[in-house]
Amino acid sequence: MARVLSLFRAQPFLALVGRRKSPLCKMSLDSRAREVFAAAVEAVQPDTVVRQSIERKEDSVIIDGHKFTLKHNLHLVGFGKAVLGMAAEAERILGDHLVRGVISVPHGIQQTLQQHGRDHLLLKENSCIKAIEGAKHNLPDADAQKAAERIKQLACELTEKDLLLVLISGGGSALLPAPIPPISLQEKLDVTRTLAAAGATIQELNTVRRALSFLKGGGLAHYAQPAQVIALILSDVIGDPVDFIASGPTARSEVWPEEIMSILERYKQLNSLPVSVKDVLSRPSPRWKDNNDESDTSGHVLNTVIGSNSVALQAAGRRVRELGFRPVVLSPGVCGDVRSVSRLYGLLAHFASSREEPPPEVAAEVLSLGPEVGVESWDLCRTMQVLGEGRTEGWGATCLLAGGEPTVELTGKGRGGRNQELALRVGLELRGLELPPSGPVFLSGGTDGQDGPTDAAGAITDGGLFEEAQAQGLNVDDFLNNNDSFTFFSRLSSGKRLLVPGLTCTNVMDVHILLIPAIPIEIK
Ligand SMILES: Nc1ncnc2c1ncn2[C@@H]1O[C@H](COP(=O)(O)OP(=O)(O)OP(=O)(O)O)[C@@H](O)[C@H]1O
Ligand SMILES: O=C(O)[C@H](O)CO
Repeated sequence: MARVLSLFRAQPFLALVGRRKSPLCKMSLDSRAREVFAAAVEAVQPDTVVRQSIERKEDSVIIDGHKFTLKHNLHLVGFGKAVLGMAAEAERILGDHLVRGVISVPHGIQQTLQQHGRDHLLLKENSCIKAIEGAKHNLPDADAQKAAERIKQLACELTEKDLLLVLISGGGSALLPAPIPPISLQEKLDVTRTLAAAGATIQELNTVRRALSFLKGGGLAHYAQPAQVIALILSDVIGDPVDFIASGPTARSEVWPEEIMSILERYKQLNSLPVSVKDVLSRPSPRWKDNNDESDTSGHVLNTVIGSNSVALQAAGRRVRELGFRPVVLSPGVCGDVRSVSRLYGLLAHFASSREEPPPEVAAEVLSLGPEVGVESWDLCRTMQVLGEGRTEGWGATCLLAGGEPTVELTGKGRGGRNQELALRVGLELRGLELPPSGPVFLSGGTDGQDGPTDAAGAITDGGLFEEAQAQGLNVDDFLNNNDSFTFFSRLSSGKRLLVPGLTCTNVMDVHILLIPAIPIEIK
């Protein structure tokens, strides 16, 4: 009869881990997952990413390998959820050459940062940067429009001797509204809000926004001419496309009215389109009157991505190693419906943790899900190879890392977010895996600390979730059908599976962490 010993296959990686066994062994998988998430978020803090991207050398600054001379000629603008902390750090490093600045930041952010003791992300008292708060609930409003006007004015006043430092992060589109007349702010808001509610992707949404705005799609860089523009960008879009992040104010993009019309048609918006929008779209493209500039191709613009989901995943990988797991990064671009994404993680967990070679259907299904979840076959094969080797050669504990922004089809009226719904669904997928009760464990969290309209960033689950819920009289299907994942996790075991890091002051989309413990071997 087979005797299952709680031994793990002997191999070099575990031997290494074994040397610092005691503190790690005491940590639960749940705590380790939380630590990995914290490391991911820490790596993309606004002050950290700015500090790492700016090299100050006396009266010059080197950014992305380019050297710029400082002669009290530096001006600063910014817009986005992480921009306050980015501006504070930029002023610490370059403040002696800074003439003035205007940033557009979320409503209430300064007070919230003060309350959370995060003073290092606030501007100093005598700062020459003016922070304007606006875009309540992430929607463009009159305050954000006022900030956009001040930013445009600052850009227009620059000369060829000036340097314009532009700080950009997610949420920048709503914080920089400059509708082209006769479009009103309300009309622009209505168009984008209805498109978003109809399920338009961020690329579709920002393609439309670029066509209706003075500053988006390279507009800001255009107004800043002939000054040198340096944009530091914290990416919250899959693939880090600088022309889509915050609608690309420093990345020139053409406007093709046919493309806009086809997006509006796809989401059935053509008939309800305001006359003003039709008017702007019917004008000849490109839209700037003196169109003899080449914006970012002429060399006066440097766009550089200084933080992204990949950076967060790399840091997570380092922490994973310290915690005794072998990291494997699947992709920073996971998207698609949470149902498909949860199925993928369930299959990969199954693949990694079965004692026998998994049937070929498992790998086939993993590969078939690739196009739905935005992951290349190559990345799926590479990941399965690592997980398979881990299983057959006994490397022990593995941690699958991924990031991106899956979507939820909202059919119910409950409270939740895509991370909590994903975690709930993965918990169901992990049910019944032949592993010790301690694993695998899955965490999904939004790096901005807020998952949908809830106070949590995400949640942590494992294969015991269903039974735990059942024992507490919670019907998982009812909560899922009502998109009520936050209520579910709040009620389950007094909310102990919720991930509530509070305000993180950054945003590089979501992070997914699947911790797979070592498989106990059977000795006959
Ligand atoms: N009850 C719910 N259950 C599941 N998901 C929800 C629910 N309510 C909203 N969502 C999802 O939450 C998302 C919006 O949340 P959130 O504000 O975290 O988005 P975001 O894309 O991270 O925003 P930003 O990029 O501006 O920070 C939408 O994709 C929406 O489908
Ligand atoms: O502001 C925006 O457009 C989104 O956050 C994507 O960058």
